[in-house]
Amino acid sequence: MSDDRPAPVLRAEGLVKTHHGEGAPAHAVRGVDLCVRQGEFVAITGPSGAGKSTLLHLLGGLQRPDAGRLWLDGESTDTYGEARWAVERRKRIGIVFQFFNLVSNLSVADNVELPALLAGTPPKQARTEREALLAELGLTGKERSMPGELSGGEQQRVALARALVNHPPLLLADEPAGSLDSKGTREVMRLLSRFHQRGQTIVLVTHDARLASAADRVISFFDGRIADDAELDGGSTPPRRSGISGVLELKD
Ligand SMILES: Nc1ncnc2c1ncn2[C@@H]1O[C@H](COP(=O)(O)OP(=O)(O)OP(=O)(O)O)[C@@H](O)[C@H]1O
Repeated sequence: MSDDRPAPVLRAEGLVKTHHGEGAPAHAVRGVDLCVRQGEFVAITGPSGAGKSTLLHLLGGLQRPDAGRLWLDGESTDTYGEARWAVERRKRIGIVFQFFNLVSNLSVADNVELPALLAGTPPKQARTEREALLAELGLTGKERSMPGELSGGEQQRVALARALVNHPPLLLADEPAGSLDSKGTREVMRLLSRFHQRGQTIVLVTHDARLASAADRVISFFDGRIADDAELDGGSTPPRRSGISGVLELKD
């Protein structure tokens, strides 16, 4: 039977990750199978400690699984070491974090251009890409500012520009509004939705149901496992199948 669904950008099978810290081992991810197709906007939501961030780190190659396999654009990552992951991530995966992770002693312009230059983009083209993204994100005029001179919302928009400068097929976002006020949160939601509408594949980790409701598929993560996986109709109506009770309730 033919499959005319969009191609998988990301596929995971049997991912397992246990953290060994000071106390008892934390079984953060206990066996996850996941397929994210081109153009999907997937929110992974669930309570604190459920393992959402660990899962996102595994999907982005920032941590290695203890077991399981991961494919990017159909290509197995089994043989990737740190250096190869860094190269592949630069091309294929943009990542935004809760606390922005901008390079504090580089200007806004340099923060955004750096990944493009590292990926081998000619400087002139990197500048053009940077100018277009900063304009799109309402940051024209801030090029020479240092990250510490910007508001949290502005810093997150710079981080978004940096994540997208190489046109990665996949954008991973780990609590991107977690340190923003309600205005910044609305702005991040609006931007994620806009990029999604233009075809960007997005995987968003959030405990914020309002952010999750911008997605078209919501995965409820609980105790290291996928508890529910529901398509949303247009991103604004309730899921066809209910998730963990309360996860999708919208709060003011
Ligand atoms: N580097 C680490 N070392 C030891 N334990 C860790 C580490 N990272 C995460 N954990 C533990 O793994 C479990 C899952 O953590 P994780 O951050 O993935 O959950 P989460 O759902 O993202 O939580 P939150 O919403 O609070 O960020 C927790 O028990 C956490 O304490």
